[in-house]
Amino acid sequence: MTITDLPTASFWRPGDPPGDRLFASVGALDLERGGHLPDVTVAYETWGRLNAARDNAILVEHALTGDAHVDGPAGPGQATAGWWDGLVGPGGPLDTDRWFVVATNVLGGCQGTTGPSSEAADGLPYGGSFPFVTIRDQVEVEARVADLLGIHRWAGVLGGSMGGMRAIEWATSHPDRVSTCIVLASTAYATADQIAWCQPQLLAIRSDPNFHDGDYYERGVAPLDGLGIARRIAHVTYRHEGELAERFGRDAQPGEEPLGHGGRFAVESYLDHHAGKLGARFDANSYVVLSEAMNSHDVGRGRGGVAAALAAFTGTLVVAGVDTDRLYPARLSDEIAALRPGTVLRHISSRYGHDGFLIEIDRVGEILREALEPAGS
Ligand SMILES: CC(=O)SCCNC(=O)CCNC(=O)[C@H](O)C(C)(C)COP(=O)(O)OP(=O)(O)OC[C@H]1O[C@@H](n2cnc3c(N)ncnc32)[C@H](O)[C@@H]1OP(=O)(O)O
Ligand SMILES: N[C@@H](CCO)C(=O)O
Repeated sequence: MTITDLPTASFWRPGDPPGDRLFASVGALDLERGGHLPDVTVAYETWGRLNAARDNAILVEHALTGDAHVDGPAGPGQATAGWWDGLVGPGGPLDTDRWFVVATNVLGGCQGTTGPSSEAADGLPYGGSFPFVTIRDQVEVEARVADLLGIHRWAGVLGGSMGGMRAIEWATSHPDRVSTCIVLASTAYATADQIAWCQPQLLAIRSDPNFHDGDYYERGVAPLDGLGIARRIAHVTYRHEGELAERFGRDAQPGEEPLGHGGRFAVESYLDHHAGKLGARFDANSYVVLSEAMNSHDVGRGRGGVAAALAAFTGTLVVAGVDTDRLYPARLSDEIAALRPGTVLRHISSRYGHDGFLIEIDRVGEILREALEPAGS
C-alpha cells in the first residue's frame, strides 16, 4: 500500500488537476458481499499535523454526495468551498492547532476514490460491473488508509447521514481504534422508510434510456434525467415541509404560470436547480452504488443486533438528531442512546430538516467541541 500525489480515479473531470487532494493506494479488496476490487485508491485531504504520539487524529466522514473537501476555499478542480466550511481550522471546532483532521472520499464514490467511473483491469471504466459495496467495505478501506498514515486509534470519527453510518460502523467493527464517535442525523441501520425512498430514486436512474445498465461512459451521454429525478425525490426528503411552505408557499416561479402547461411553481424550479447542480458534479453510477451501500447498513447485521454490536465499543459515543429530520428522524438517535448505555444524546434544532446537519454549523460545532474536549484535554 502506498500514498501518492497522483490521482488514479476521477469523474467528469479527468483532465482536472488534483488540487490539494492526496491519494492512497490501499491494494486489493475482497468485498463483504463477494465482489473483488484488484486495486483501490482513496482520495483524501488533511488539515493540521499528526503529533508524535499519533493520537490527535480525527476522521471526518462525508454524506452521500459530499467529498473529502470538508473545509477551505474551492481549489483547482473543485466546484465549491468545503461542505462544512468553518468547522476545520485554527481555533475552530475541529481545531487544527490541536487536531490532525483527515477526510476520505468514500469507496464507490466519484470524487477521486475508486468507484464505478474508475478504470478496471481492462482499461475501461467499471460502469455497471462495479461490485456491490457495503458500509462495512467502505470502513475497511478507511482502516487501511489509517494504517498507511500510522494512525492506530482515532481521537474522533464523526459524520452525518451516510457519514454517520460509517462513523458508527467504525465504532462497531474497530472498537479499539476509536476514542470518540460522533453520529449526526444518522442511524444504526437503514430503516424501511429510508430504503423505500431510495427505491424510486434508483428506478429513475436505471430507467433512464442513457443508463445502459451503467455502461454509459464510453457513449458520452450520462443518464442525467434519471439522476436529476433521483435528486429531486431525495432533496424533498432532506428538507422540512414547514421550510418549503415558508420559503415557497404556492408562489409561481417568476415569469412562469404554473396553472397551465409548462409553467412551474417556485418550489419546482428549486428542485430543478438542485437536480441540475448534482448532475454537474456527481456520477449516476456512484449514486446507485452508494445508495445501495446505505441500504446495506445495519451495525447489528450478523452480530446479534444493534445493542450487542455496540457493546464492544468502550469509547465515547455521541449521537445527535435534527428535530425536523423526516428521513433520519431524531427517534433513531434516541434509539441508539437507548440501546447503548452511556451514549451522549444531543439535538440539533433546525427549520431545514435532514440537511440541518450541513447547515446548522454553529450547533454542529458546539456538539463537536463538547464531544472532543474530554478526549483531547
Ligand atoms: C466539490 C463540491 O461540490 S462539494 C459539495 C458537497 N456537497 C455536499 O456534500 C452537500 C450537498 N449540498 C446540499 O445538500 C445542499 O446544497 C445544501 C445542504 C448545502 C444546501 O443548503 P442551503 O444553503 O439551504 O441551500 P438551498 O437548498 O436553499 O439551495 C440554494 C440554491 O437554490 C437556488 N434556488 C432557490 N430558490 C430557487 C428557485 N425558486 N428556483 C431555482 N433555484 C432556486 C438558490 O439560488 C441557490 O442556488 P446555488 O446553490 O446554486 O447558489
Ligand atoms: N444533502 C446531503 C444529504 C445526504 O445526507 C448530500 O447531498 O450529501
